[in-house]
Amino acid sequence: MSAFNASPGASLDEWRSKASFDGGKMRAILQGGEDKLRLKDEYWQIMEKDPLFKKPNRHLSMEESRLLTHQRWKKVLEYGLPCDMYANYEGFSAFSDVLEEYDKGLQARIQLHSGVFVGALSSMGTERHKELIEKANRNQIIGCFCLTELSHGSNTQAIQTTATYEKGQLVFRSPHIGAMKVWSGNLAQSATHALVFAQLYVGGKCEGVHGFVVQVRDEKTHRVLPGLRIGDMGEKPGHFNCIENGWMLFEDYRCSTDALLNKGCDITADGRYVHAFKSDRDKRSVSLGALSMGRIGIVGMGVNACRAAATIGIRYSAVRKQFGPPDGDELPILTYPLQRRRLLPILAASICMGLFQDKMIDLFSQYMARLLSGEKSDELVELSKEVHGLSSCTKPRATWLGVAALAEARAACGGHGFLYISRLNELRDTYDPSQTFEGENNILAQQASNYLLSQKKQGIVSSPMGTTDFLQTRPISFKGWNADSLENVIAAYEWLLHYTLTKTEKALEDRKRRGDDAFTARNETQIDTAHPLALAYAELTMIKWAEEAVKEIEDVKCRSVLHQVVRLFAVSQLQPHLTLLYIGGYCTGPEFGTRVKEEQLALERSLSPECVALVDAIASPDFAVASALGTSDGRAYENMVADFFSREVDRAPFADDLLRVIEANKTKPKL
Ligand SMILES: Cc1cc2nc3c(=O)[nH]c(=O)nc-3n(C[C@H](O)[C@H](O)[C@H](O)COP(=O)(O)OP(=O)(O)OC[C@H]3O[C@@H](n4cnc5c(N)ncnc54)[C@H](O)[C@@H]3O)c2cc1C
Repeated sequence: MSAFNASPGASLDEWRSKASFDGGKMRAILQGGEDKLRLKDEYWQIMEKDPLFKKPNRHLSMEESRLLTHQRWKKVLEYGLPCDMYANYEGFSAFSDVLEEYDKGLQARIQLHSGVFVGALSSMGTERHKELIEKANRNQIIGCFCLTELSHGSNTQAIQTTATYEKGQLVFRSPHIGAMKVWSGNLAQSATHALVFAQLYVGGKCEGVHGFVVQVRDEKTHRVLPGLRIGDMGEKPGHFNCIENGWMLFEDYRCSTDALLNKGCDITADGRYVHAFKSDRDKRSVSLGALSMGRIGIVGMGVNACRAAATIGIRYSAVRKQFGPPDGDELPILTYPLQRRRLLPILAASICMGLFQDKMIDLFSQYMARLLSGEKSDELVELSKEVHGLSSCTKPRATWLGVAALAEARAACGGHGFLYISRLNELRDTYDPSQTFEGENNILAQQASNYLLSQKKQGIVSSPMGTTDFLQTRPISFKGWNADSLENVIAAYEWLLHYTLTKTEKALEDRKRRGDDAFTARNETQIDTAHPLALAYAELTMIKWAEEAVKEIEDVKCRSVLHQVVRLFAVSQLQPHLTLLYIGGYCTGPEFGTRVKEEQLALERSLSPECVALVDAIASPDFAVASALGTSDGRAYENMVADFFSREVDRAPFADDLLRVIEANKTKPKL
């Protein structure tokens, strides 16, 4: 047995000893500050002690995973863990992070109710909906969000469900199967109430898409109410299998006009539609801003996907050895530049996007407070547009990076990465739909470029959060490499933003001059310029905000390492834009491209001794990561073997039948 105790892997502690910074200080910085970290650790400990939160080492059936999620949700309520954003914002924010890192399915189960349903009710409803919000906050009702329909997802303004004002009531109808509400999480089995979007008809006139809150199940029997049909959408990969995504049909479902979420609009007692906004555009932009909340949260999914990929990929690569110099020992695969190229940019992305998101959430909370107070200033309208524009490109950027990171980490872990117990494929499946929900990524990116185009057209060169201030700068092409690589990257991005913005604007004008309508012109100008414009806007803002956050760090050693991390994120994000920078004439000759590539290689080399300790600072506890390859003790081999030993096989359950076939084959004549 003693030979079994000798680990074939390298030591994670040896890697840790190479780091130049204090791990505790770094962890507090990267986990949202000491106060938030204290709360997170408190919640982690509660969950870790409870066997219900131990993750099974096998795929669960849909029924099993739903039951487990339901039981875990009940436990969360029993423990009084903070799910009400407005009652305890700090606790809610820390617990949301914990849930997000622990299990996306459980997080979605809770967030769809507490965040999306209650959030939309609070921002779009009024005094009339206060009692319902209080009930929701006490979990006396369970909410879901029904916007998407069978035949309309991205084109939300074209949804077909109707809510018609008839004899003092609202009557909901699904005029055809295309109008069936689909994908609504929590709807199929748990929800008692739904936030429904429908075309409002008053006096025979369509007033456009409005939000409504409707009861869908009886509060005592939990049966579906008359006038509604509800069902399940079936199996899905990853943690979302535990979410009951449902469908719903309205068959003359009647309810009171109180269902209308009437912030800024209403139906009067004598049956007239009224609204108080200066213009339809302003009305839309305020409600759009409120709906940005989900998208900003989803940036966090990209962050967590990158964190999980970096944690599992880097810890395993630090332990796993293959090959070595002719006369020496085998080396940990993390020492190979090719392997570092796969994983260190992911680590840098997780850290920088995390720092960006911390600031975004802070600013968004201030924005929401102003929105909820009923403010209707011009500046708030501008801020709504900026929040919408920025969340519309950072959500795609973060989620694309996150899903790609998990696929890369899986391959970077070789064959063992493919085991269920590595969790990497399950995580990839889990984060996969983040590219689609709360706005499909390609569609959202268009909204970000539209925002920038409209700012430029109106001559607005600065914005409330400062993200469009690059419009004040004069684009200057590359004149020579500065000592600080970040200055080079920022200058290149600012040039690229001007270039892609001007190109898109010109391409649109050219197309319109040649007779294209606005719709066609917009579609035909997406690929080469508008899409990179949106991505560059997201990346530059992430880089700048991450650098600003790092500059404020007091601890010199942590700050110094994180400065390098921001630079690695910056150069690795810029690399895919090199072609456009050369095509557009920002640079000619090899210098710029070569320096960007050299800089990335050098940063990956210098961050190599820091990376295991950096992973410790961002990683969730072992019971939450639950990856045999990614535990903090570096015992990847022992973890795998423990799982293999639990599956020792003597005789197959189908052995009798197998023997019968073998016997029969023995007596079969040769062909
Ligand atoms: C796991 C999961 C959970 C969900 N939860 C909810 C929920 O709780 N409530 C809810 O209401 N919805 C929910 N959704 C639905 C989700 O919001 C929609 O799937 C999403 O908005 C995209 O819509 P769609 O699926 O209809 O895609 P489509 O709009 O049909 O898009 C399909 C493809 O066409 C492309 N495309 C469409 N138009 C254009 C164009 N003009 N230019 C270029 N490309 C275009 C898109 O980019 C995309 O690649 C959920 C979805 C998933 C997967």
